Amino acid sequence: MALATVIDGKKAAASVIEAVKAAAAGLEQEAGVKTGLAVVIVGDDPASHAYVSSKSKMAKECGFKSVQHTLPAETTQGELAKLVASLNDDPSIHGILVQLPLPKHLDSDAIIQSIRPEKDVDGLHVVNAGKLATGDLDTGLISCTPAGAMLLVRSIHGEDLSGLNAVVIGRSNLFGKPMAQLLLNANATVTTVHSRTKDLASVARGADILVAAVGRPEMVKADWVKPGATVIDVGINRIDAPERGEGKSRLVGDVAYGEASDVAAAITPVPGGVGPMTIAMLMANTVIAAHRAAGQKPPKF
Ligand SMILES: Nc1nc2c(c(=O)[nH]1)N[C@@H](CN(C=O)c1ccc(C(=O)N[C@@H](CCC(=O)O)C(=O)O)cc1)CN2
Repeated sequence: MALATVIDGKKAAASVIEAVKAAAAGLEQEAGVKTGLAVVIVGDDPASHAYVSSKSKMAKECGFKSVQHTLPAETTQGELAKLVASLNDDPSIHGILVQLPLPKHLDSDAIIQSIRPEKDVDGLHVVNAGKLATGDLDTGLISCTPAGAMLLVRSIHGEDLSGLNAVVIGRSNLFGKPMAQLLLNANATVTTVHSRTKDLASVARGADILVAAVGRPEMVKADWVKPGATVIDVGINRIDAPERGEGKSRLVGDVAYGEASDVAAAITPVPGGVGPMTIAMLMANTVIAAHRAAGQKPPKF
């Protein structure tokens, strides 16, 4: 019997969006500044196109100026760099997001690092990564998925994680590293584990807060979870689901949700957990960037 509280990411994301709408309207009323987000996509990947349309649509719903640049797969590094440079110089654009992954012939890192840090609403620029690493949460922009996952952690444990052990499975620049730093900034005792860690399961079992971001469907089993732990599942894996009919698939996380929710006290589902927070935190970062550009105190999320 499942005992765990299901952490509802859709509900949490909706309340972030309400706060973003209010902040954007306030900025427009008080400073005459309309928040602007530019989203750039290169190539034909269907999942990326779906994410980008959701981002552009959500930006409009938040009352932003929303601009989408859709470039063909053959776009050159120079053409993409030129577009980013023009967006950097456009005062009506406060946030620039380049959807990842880019086609293989493009150097993603060079493109990300060419975005002005104050417009890097994905929080991936080294300046923003460095600010997070040094605990400067007030002037940088934090990567959206870890920021969203952290908000879900806070909904269970509050602001101060003193005395709690957190284990992050995964060490990517996009998620694992910033997530570990956010947990550390909130006073958790943090361990990062990865594919080269000896006996992952036993380290995971020590976690009061277990965060899984490995990209391996249902790798984290019930016996990896400490009874009463909070489990945050960042994985989004599409697997075959022949039980739903021929050629059908379904989404699962990195955690074996059914069995883990018999042991955990709180757990995020997939879909409907961390995923929806990514887009909500992108809107939050954009309205924060717009406030800073206008010399106004940004909202806190
Ligand atoms: N520039 C970026 N590129 C990518 C990022 C990113 O944060 N910045 N993250 C991912 C994709 N992504 C947003 O871009 C994203 C992924 C998943 C979701 C989401 O809401 N997932 C749902 C399930 C959706 C489905 O049914 O397929 C969920 O988990 O409930 C939102 C955004 C890679 N690229």
